[in-house]
Amino acid sequence: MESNEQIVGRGALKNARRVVVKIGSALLTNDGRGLDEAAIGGWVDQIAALHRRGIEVVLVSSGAVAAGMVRLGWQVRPSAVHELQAAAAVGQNGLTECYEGHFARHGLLTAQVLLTHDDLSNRKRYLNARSALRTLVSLRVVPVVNENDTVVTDEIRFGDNDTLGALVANLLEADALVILTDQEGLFDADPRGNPEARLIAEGRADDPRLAAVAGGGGALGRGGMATKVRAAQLAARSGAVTVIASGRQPSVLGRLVEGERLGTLLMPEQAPMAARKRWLAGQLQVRGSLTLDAGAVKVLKSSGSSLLAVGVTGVSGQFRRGDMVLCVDEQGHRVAKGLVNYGADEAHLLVGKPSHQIEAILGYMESPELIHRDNLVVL
Ligand SMILES: Nc1ncnc2c1ncn2[C@@H]1O[C@H](COP(=O)(O)OP(=O)(O)O)[C@@H](O)[C@H]1O
Ligand SMILES: N[C@@H](CCC(=O)OP(=O)(O)O)C(=O)O
Repeated sequence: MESNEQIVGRGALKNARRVVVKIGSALLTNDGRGLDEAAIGGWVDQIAALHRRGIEVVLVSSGAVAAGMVRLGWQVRPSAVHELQAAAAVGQNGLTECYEGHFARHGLLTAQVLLTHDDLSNRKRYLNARSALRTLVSLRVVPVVNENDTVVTDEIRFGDNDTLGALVANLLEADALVILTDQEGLFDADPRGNPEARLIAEGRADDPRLAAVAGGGGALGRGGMATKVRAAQLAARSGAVTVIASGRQPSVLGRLVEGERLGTLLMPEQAPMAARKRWLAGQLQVRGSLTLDAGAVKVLKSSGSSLLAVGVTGVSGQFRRGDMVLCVDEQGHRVAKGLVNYGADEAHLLVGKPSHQIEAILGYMESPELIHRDNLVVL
């Protein structure tokens, strides 16, 4: 049997069912000469191979600004926000076109998903983004995510795509975040100025010594290793392992999911589910409560099921979709808490109703369950 340490470590990659792959500007942009289309074709082949193994992949790709600069004939990356926005708008087209063409060779559809900080910090938009991405992956489409650079300003942007990659990994409860860059991984000093620097093969995402050795980015990338280490810490919050590896290693993605010791592996402190549940359990603010019948209490406790409206007998409080609510039994004892998929008004209408009636009652259906089991923690 695998030990807990192995499951959380390279074993987590071997067992991964859902992976977020981030490809950075430093790799994509062919030393500043626009998109490296041949290299992109190679990564697409690798992602398609993961897909054939049944692994769901969400791609976070940088490169819009760099591609736009080339199309516009600009030699130097602009610093004015409106020029960056314009370059991103032009370049994002090229990026989408390039991925679409390469994935089509494998009979795979892609979807362009442009997100802003607001989309992920606002609960409602967060849940909407999550439903859309979940639906896309369940349709076997490869979402290609980037920051919506055209509408963000400096104060509200992620800036680097490492952070965005980690938040997407959180959003989808991915098993792993793979950050492909122009270095073999995280070294104990920036290899640009330290030829003696050694690769760190493994570490804990929250180890403060890692942040201390992680420096800034090169001319093309935005965040360097500093944002990659921080991204690993963020990804660990939902239990994902992070690997920082070179996109130039042949078959890097396939080799990683085979468990090969490549790049730097940054592990969460806990096994994936435990960390996620810990995060949920740590959320203090509860906006309302749902009263469950005895049958619902039993399935929640014994089989870790999702909560369906049919097992709910009462609703109290003024909560909105995405808020944390408490689940109590008919005697008022605390049973569980979780993030609810419907607001209080809708939940009142759904009390005791089977999921197949949700659409008829509300006119739409966000999700068949009131609280998805991934967002539920039994107390
Ligand atoms: N400790 C370190 N180990 C490896 N690379 C580092 C380290 N500190 C800083 N770097 C720099 O980080 C760069 C990668 O980050 P970045 O340029 O932002 O790329 P990307 O666009 O792929 O995100 C490397 O080229 C490297 O020079
Ligand atoms: N959103 C930007 C990418 C930001 C960026 O370069 O990030 P990173 O790849 O982390 O260095 C773009 O598409 O140009």
